[in-house]
Amino acid sequence: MSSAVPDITLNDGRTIPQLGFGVFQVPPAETQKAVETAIEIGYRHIDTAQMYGNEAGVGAAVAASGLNRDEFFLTSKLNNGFHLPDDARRSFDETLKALGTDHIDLFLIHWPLPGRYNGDFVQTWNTLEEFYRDGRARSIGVSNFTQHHLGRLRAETQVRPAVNQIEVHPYLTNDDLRTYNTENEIANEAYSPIAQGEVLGDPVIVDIARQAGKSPAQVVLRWHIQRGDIIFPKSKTADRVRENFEIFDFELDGSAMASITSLDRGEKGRTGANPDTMNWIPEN
Ligand SMILES: NC(=O)C1=CN([C@@H]2O[C@H](COP(=O)(O)OP(=O)(O)OC[C@H]3O[C@@H](n4cnc5c(N)ncnc54)[C@H](OP(=O)(O)O)[C@@H]3O)[C@@H](O)[C@H]2O)C=CC1
Ligand SMILES: O=C(O)C(=O)[C@@H](O)[C@H](O)C(=O)CO
Repeated sequence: MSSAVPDITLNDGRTIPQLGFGVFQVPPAETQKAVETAIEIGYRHIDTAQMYGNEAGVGAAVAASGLNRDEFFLTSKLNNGFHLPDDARRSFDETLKALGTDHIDLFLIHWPLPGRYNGDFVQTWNTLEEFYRDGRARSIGVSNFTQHHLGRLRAETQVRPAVNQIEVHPYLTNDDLRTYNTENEIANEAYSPIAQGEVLGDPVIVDIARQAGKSPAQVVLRWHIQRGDIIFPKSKTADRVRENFEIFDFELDGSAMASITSLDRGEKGRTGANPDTMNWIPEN
């Protein structure tokens, strides 16, 4: 694991680099090069998903690095059409094959399905528990789960989710759900950490960045780090990938942290779907 990036210890005793590299919306043909660039810069934690269609590019970059597999922390996510047990088992095998590995460090349920879809997410979680118990998934977790989904897992299943990967950024601080996760010893993974670029022009963030001598993206990513969340910003632009990695040589004071947190817009700030109100499932 990279020495520059702090590790977070999960509730199952495993550790995860607090900063990683995300590949949502990186075309499959561009993924190997993008991940190779990230690895050369120092990233060792890669966040992908069956939905992204680019797991093979991630695997190829890891293989091409010449580094030991255990240097890396690889995450993928079960796609929405594979929630039934046999579908989940088959797609999990395909994920390991695409990544070129006999185990994955973290495997998530990508979205809880609305009731009208096949498969109840508790049954799907039971299948992920199989992957955890046989060691092919070192840690398992969820994504886009809210309090009532997590309450059912807590009441009806054995293995606690190690993480809940949710949308978090200055326009959607998601602090109620983050607090619920923390109180239940579930680590917060903050996706779309810079709201896909939407927050970078905010005058408050621009001013803090100017005072700090850093970029708006670095300030926002540092805000996440100091809140204790795990992040994996995505960029196809090499200079930005490096910029996003260089966030451990400065600190935001309490006033700057509070000013950024106060930018929260609640639901109006969300860039993705709201798991509690969606009546559709994001497809590939
Ligand atoms: N579980 C889930 O449902 C979800 C998970 N995720 C995960 O979270 C990761 C990150 O979130 P994502 O939604 O990709 O968006 P991010 O918040 O990481 O923003 C990515 C966008 O910001 C731009 N960008 C990146 N760095 C900079 C920078 N330093 N300065 C200016 N612009 C920059 C990128 O442009 P460019 O690439 O052109 O450089 C890209 O358009 C995903 O890749 C995925 O792994 C994301 C969404 C949902
Ligand atoms: O939620 C959305 O609207 C999105 O497009 C993304 O969150 C996508 O569905 C996804 O889950 C990426 O991981």
